[in-house]
Amino acid sequence: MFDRIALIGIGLIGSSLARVIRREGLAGEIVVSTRSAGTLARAQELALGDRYTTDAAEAVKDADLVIVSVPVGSSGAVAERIAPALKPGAIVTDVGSTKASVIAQMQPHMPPHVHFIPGHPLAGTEKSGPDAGFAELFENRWCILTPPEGAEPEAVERLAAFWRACGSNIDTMDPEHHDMVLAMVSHLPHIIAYNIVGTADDLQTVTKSEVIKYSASGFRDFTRLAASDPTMWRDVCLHNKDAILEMLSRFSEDLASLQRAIRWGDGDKLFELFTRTRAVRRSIIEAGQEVDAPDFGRFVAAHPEKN
Ligand SMILES: NC(=O)C1=CN([C@@H]2O[C@H](COP(=O)(O)OP(=O)(O)OC[C@H]3O[C@@H](n4cnc5c(N)ncnc54)[C@H](O)[C@@H]3O)[C@@H](O)[C@H]2O)C=CC1
Ligand SMILES: O=C(O)C(=O)Cc1ccc(O)cc1
Repeated sequence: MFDRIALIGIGLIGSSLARVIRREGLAGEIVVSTRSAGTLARAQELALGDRYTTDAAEAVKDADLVIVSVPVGSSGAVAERIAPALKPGAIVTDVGSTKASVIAQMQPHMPPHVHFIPGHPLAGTEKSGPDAGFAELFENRWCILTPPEGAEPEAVERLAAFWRACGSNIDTMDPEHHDMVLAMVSHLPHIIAYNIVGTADDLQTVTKSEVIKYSASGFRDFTRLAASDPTMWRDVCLHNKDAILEMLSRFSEDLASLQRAIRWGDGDKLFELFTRTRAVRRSIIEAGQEVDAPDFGRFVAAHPEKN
């Protein structure tokens, strides 16, 4: 599909891409680049690419497709570094969890002779680093593309075809809408998880060992999300600030209302809410979406070493 693909960043997402690109034969050559020499050496041990360099500009030379898979706060620095070395006609994309900020950081550096088409695969786990990836990560998952106005339709279609070959379904959206939707369905849940696990960790009346010993599955589900990469999630919070604050304020209002219902013994209100929310999960299942995180579903059997 592409003669040469350059992967900048080779963590969970970059290494999953490397694996599926190899499995599906989507590139003549895979060039792997990452900032730290240690991570690059590990990628080489795992044979994730054909060539390896810590110099991102070196990596993108002659690449037809460049995929930037670094924490969103680093995307501007990467764009600045690779810009002068990009081949005319190359497609440059990213996988960042926020889109408006990544575009604001990267777009100004993009030369007019490349196709810059940001993207976001809605697929991941709480793990990070090159060992955590797996080729099946993107199967049956959405990948949202946010092509800028004036993007060449052929280039967008080429990138969409690439993601389809990785197993994903494609949607396109404008970046602001993406950031609002993702603030609700991904960023808020992670923030709630970080908060609840932090609260449990701070408790004086219940000891840490009791939290660990008696953690029921409800709490455990939160600990999985709250084990996600701190750098990545710090950057998401800093780079989708407005949408996250909007969702957090709605969340806080609704939580206050729930708190009031509990305080005043308003069982009808509690029952009505819990009935409504139960239907949401049914709708997700009926829509054919997986409801369990990939680690807890079919990938547990296939990848016991990653759990
Ligand atoms: N982890 C997840 O579940 C998902 C993450 N994403 C997004 O994908 C991106 C990558 O996330 P992961 O692969 O999970 O992170 P990761 O922590 O596993 O890997 C990040 C990689 O970027 C490299 N890196 C960091 N700063 C760099 C720089 N300045 N220059 C070059 N390389 C640099 C690191 O060495 C590492 O190889 C993030 O933007 C994240 O928001 C998107 C979907 C899911
Ligand atoms: O591990 C989970 O449950 C996730 O939600 C993974 C995830 C994290 C960040 C994204 O931008 C997309 C997917």
